[in-house]
Amino acid sequence: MDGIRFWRLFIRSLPLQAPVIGLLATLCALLLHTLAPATFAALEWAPYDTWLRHRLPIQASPSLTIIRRDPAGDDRFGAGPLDRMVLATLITAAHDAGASAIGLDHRLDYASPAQLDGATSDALLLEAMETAGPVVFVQGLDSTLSSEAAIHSQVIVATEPDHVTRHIPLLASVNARTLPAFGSVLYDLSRQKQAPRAEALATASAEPVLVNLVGNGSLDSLPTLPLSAVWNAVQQRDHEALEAWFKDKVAVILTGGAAAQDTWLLPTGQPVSGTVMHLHLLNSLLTHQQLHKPGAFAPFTITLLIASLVGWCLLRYGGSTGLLAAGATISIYLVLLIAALPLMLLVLPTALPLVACLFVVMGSTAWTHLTASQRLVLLERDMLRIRQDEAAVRESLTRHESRAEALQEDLDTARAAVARSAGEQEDLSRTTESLRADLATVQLQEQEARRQLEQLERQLHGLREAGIQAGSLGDAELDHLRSESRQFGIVTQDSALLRLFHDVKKGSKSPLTVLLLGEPGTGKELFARAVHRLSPRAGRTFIAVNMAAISPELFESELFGHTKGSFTGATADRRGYFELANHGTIFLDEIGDLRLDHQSKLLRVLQEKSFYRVGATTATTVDVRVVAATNRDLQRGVSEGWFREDLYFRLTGLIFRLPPLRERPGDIASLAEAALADIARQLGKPLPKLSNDALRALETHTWPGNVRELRHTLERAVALTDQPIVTVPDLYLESRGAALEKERISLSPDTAGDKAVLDCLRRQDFDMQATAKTLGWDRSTVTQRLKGLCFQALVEADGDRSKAASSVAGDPGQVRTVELKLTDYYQHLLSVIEPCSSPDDALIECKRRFKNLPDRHFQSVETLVRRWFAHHHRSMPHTSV
Ligand SMILES: Nc1ncnc2c1ncn2[C@@H]1O[C@H](COP(=O)(O)OP(=O)(O)OP(=O)(O)O)[C@@H](O)[C@H]1O
Repeated sequence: MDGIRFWRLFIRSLPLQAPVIGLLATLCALLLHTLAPATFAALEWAPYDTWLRHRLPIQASPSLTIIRRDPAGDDRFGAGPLDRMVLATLITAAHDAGASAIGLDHRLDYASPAQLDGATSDALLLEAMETAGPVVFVQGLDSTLSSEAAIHSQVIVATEPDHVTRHIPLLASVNARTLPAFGSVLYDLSRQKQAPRAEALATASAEPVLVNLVGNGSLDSLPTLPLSAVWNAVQQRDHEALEAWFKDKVAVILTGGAAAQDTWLLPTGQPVSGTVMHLHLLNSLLTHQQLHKPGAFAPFTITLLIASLVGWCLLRYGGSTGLLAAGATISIYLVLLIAALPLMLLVLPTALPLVACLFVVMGSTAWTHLTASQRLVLLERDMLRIRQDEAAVRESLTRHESRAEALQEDLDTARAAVARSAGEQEDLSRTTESLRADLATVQLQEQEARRQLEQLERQLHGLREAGIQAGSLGDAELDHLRSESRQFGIVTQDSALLRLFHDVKKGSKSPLTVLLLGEPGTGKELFARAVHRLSPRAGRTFIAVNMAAISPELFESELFGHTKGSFTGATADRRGYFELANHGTIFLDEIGDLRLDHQSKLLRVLQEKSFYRVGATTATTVDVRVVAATNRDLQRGVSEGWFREDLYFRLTGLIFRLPPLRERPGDIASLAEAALADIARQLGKPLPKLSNDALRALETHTWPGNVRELRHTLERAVALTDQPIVTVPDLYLESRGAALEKERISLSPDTAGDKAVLDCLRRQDFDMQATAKTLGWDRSTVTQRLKGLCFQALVEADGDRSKAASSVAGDPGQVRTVELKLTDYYQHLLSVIEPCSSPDDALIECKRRFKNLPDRHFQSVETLVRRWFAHHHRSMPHTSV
């Protein structure tokens, strides 16, 4: 149960769905990362690589001096390994000249051979190290020349799965010992001028660092000195030159030793040795140009955040707007990512977020598809709840309104009666004021309910627009749908209606019950037939039943059939509509007009798929697809109690709301054209044309009867004209505004008949204010007329309030409102007559109190008064009149 509740909450809540979709997409992207690491690496580093290749070159550090071997030096010392005596001389010279740190790509794990002065040169090197130390060497832990003054380091680089080298591990394990990076240890030395402890470095950073390259990353991009030049300066004791080269600088002596053999490919396409990579690292440290990456969990967190945001955009806005919003989010991130490189030297993750976003797009589309119908049902429930709240608010509003009106009346009478004391009057007006305040509060509540309702409707509309089939349809698909819908007699250019047809096509394949909602003449039956023809039941029967047209007595017999002799007139067994539609589709039109007792019978068939023919003792089972339609607001019916909630939910397997013609004026031209062709064919007349003005008039007319009314207008025009062109006068259109104006002018309170006032009240849903406005009367005049009508109906219904209310309301949807008003009017009447001792006294009092009630209605008041006294007498025999 909790699971279901959570699921409902989840499916309703975007802030919950978006992170879950984001998380799943991130996990999928991570999985893909492990499956295709090379592709990921190429994508991940694309912005960084491109930036390295195309940015303005960065400066090499003036605090770095690199001595490299040159041909002149090789002529002098030979091209092979250098005599350690030479290295010792260079180290001493650099140290004497004030070098802040000295490093060599030289290994100490072998003893000098005899041809390179053997032990003598080794001893000289050791001595130089002791004097200048510490000196950084590469690897060679089991060094033959062990010295406290030697720091062992590594020139290892890390290679990505795309075989490009971008990182250097600051610590790496060599022969089971953790060694610091050559570049970083030299930098630390230069800063501290003392040997950093390896342990301290081990905790300092285990993450490989990204290297910022000078130029293309080759050795030539860094400042180097030829070995021969330095040697000459040493020999000539050129202290000035030596100080210029080494004072407060990091001196690196490249011996071309063992570390220089392996080469690695840089993002710039340049192959380099590990030592050169480490020199670029050293340079970026010295120039404070090192690159940063967010922490280990940052790619995951950033990806989750962006994927969730993109998911939210897609789910919130849906369709092309959602895609645009998602695209904008991704673009903003890309701009940030690109700007972060030069501005902050920060490398943000690329591949994971982008791939996750791709998964989010696919995932949200699938999610929207899978849950659209469920979300619709939940939204319907939400709307229903809101409607119920609204009904409650409306009810209390009606109560307060009537009460306030009654009090106003009492107040008027009280004012007129001199006998009344001033205190009472004050009391009365205080009550009225407080009721007015209540009324204002209730009206505010109603406004709020309406706002919520509108919001939900907008959500629902948005969901339908973009959600059901997720995303907009392309022009080609719309064209295809346009011609396909024509085959079902549906003429439309409107993309919303075409999308709806698209959904109907999809929904038709399922066995779900379909509910078609829409104003009269919007094509509900047309769509119901399309549902049948598009379904797997197309070859079977389609039975259309107008529920409003079936007489209540024959309801069961018509729908479920009867057996011979089950009632008078049942001369033979007869199959009902449900049986006739077996294996096919039954279309229950005007389902909103079904009486409550018939609703329960229908519900049973929908639930059990079986029924009893009238007079039968065994049940008949059928397999029928139900399509229902109504132009009434069933949700309101549920909240007001005239439509069963369980039946409502049975019917709402799939709901389609057909838009009225006023929401798609673009359809009028093509509908008119199709209707004219049809009418001309039926009447055997040549095809008439519409004048431009006539078309404009049709397009600006409000069509309460929608397509049916449009068709009738054209039928009448074609029948009455012999001209090949239909003009504006042929259409006999009357604008709605003009009709209302006419009504307003013709209805004055003195002359207007009750029927006309009642019609207007019904049209305005018994909203006194709106009716008064339409009629141009004041509100209390309308109230008096309704009061009179209610009293009259009460008399005719023999005091049965429900019956009286339903005869005044006309529309079952208004019965509740009328009943509330009627009850109030009657209660008020009773409060007037109860203190009176005789009917005649009561009538005199009523005359005084209801002086604005039309005279003809006073007869009803009299009847009610006399009936009440008659009843009162019978039930209270001791009271004498
Ligand atoms: N999109 C459309 N294209 C062509 N004709 C249409 C369209 N919509 C409605 N019509 C025509 O309008 C008329 C009324 O349509 P239909 O009976 O399907 O409406 P309805 O919504 O079921 O009306 P009601 O609620 O009054 O039963 C029919 O003649 C139908 O062919």
